[in-house]
Amino acid sequence: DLMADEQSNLPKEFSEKYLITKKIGAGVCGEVKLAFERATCKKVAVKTINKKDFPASLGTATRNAEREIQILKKIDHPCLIKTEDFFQTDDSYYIVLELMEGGELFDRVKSKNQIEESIAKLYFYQMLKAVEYLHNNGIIHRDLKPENVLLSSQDDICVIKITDFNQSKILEESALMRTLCGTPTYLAPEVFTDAVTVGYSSAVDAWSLGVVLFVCLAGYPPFHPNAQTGLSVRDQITQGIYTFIPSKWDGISDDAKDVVKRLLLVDPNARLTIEEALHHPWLMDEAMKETAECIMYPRDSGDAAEADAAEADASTTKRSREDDDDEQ
Ligand SMILES: CC(C)(C)NC(=O)Nc1ccc2nccnc2c1
Repeated sequence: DLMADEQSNLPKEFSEKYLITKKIGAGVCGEVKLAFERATCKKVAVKTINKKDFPASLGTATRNAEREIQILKKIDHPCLIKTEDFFQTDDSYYIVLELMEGGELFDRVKSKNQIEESIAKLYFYQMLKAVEYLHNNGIIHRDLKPENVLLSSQDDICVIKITDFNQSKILEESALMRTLCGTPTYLAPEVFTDAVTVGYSSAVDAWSLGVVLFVCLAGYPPFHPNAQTGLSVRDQITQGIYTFIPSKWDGISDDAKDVVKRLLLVDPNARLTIEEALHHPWLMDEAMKETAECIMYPRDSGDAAEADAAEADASTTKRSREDDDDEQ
């Protein structure tokens, strides 16, 4: 039967520990299945990345997936998916993740058409905190989209977690960074100017969150093929051309629209940073933040201390990075 032969071609040590059941998601680089940890009957998600799907760039695929694993093991935040286990065979990777029973934000938006503004704000705040943590740890996600945002339950009020780090880029210490730290006596001007414009910056994640917020609030994407502009999606994006369709946006606050406008700015230097977005009037909502902190850091029984430790750790990580910057 389907499940039996499915179970058969898994690595033995994996099969001994987990029982795979049904498919619950499909990503660009593999699929996600529901599984049970045999010892505890706990439900988990198993993401399989098959190496053979990248015949041409096998090398980079391996490096990407290995980089993803290295990234996944390092991060620890309530709104970033956690890796529970990892296996590999010569043709696949098996990443065991905590199960997010609410599925993808993408499907939630599709089923609800538009997400109620206060709920969209709760989700958006959690995404900002998650991406703030990534940036404070020198990680740029680079592929934020509703398919990569998962919900912890079927309830509206729930924790969201960002997944899919295979496009993340850990900012390695580059020769350029070392150059920019030394005395610039003999440095040509373009080393400073070209340096700043080249490569990705964390602003790309802010743009993507602006698109995700737009989709949650309005139920349609700002940049899409049949927009009434006659422009390609690429041109709509590079020119920052999108429409607030009145029938969809009339019931939505001006503050919410303002956040979207300031994130969907073509000039990355003019765009809101994650920090600035967290301080925008729309997010100055104590009730929402209290709810968010409560579901992100549940204080039930023993793990209250653990939650405090996690919080303290997150802030020390931030402080240590600031200290580093001060030193330079
Ligand atoms: C709720 C339902 C419809 C069964 N979907 C679901 O659990 N989807 C997913 C999809 C991808 C996941 N990736 C990691 C963790 N949980 C996940 C859950």
